[in-house]
Amino acid sequence: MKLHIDEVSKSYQKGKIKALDGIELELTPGVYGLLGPNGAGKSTLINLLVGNLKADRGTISYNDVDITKLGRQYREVLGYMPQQQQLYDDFTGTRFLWYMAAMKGLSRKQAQASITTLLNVVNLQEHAHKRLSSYSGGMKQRILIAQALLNDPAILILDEPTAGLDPKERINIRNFIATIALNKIVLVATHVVTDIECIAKEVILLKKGKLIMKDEPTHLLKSMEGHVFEVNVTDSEAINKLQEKYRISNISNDSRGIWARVVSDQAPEGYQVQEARPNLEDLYLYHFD
Ligand SMILES: Nc1ncnc2c1ncn2[C@@H]1O[C@H](COP(=O)(O)OP(=O)(O)OP(=O)(O)O)[C@@H](O)[C@H]1O
Repeated sequence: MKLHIDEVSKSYQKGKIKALDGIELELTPGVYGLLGPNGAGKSTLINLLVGNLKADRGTISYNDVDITKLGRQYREVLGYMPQQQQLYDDFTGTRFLWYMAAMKGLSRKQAQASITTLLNVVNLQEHAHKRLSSYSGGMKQRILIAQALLNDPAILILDEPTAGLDPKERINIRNFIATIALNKIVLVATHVVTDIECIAKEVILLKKGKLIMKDEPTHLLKSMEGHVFEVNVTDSEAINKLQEKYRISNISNDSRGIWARVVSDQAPEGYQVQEARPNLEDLYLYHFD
């Protein structure tokens, strides 16, 4: 199973705004983290993948067939969770899933089976008959993931699945995504690097419409070795001075003193410095600050 994005470009406003420029990607089962700052082109890529937009150049193919030619057959293997949307607040969880199942053209029998299973999977069975207006942010995210899974899709696209969640709910959703991704292509667009750090097979970095990196997290982190330093500082004035010259990804104050985490090509001079083990947040800062 594979999804191939072949030299895809997309502009808006008659070519004035180039949102994606020659994107080349091949996706196979597993979780892919799609990272990039605002305006990088993530939503445009997602809209192309779910068929809401058409590419100006290039093709997207599923198992070697152009998705625009597959049409309905493609939609049948696709699950999409858009960014937190206006939910039907008066609907109960169950009614919402029945409604979405009907929109996707599932038979009554299929819908019944999927809805019962999914309410269990997303741990909402006890709340199934409550109105969506009474759901917490995490419950809303989970019911949105459930609707994306109704047709047991081979390709699952999740746009900011953990937006607005507290850390516990975020961990739950992250673990849940990891478990369902074993036999699916799962693309997770996010600003929250820690959401995908542990579960992504590969991380895709987009910047100003261009693909700047696509690799396994361990490889990406290796590429950052020698670029992250912990710098001992005495007070806030020293931090400000350091910040004028360097990108600081974190400041910690512990029994060893105050340490600023610096992302830089060279170790800051004139300080007590030790090399640190890079994480994806450092990588993000390195490329996008
Ligand atoms: N409908 C549109 N008309 C004109 N320009 C657009 C449109 N949609 C997006 N753009 C522009 O295309 C570029 C890419 O936008 P896109 O929304 O794909 O980025 P993004 O990475 O999803 O950003 P965000 O994280 O803010 O959602 C940006 O410069 C944006 O302003």
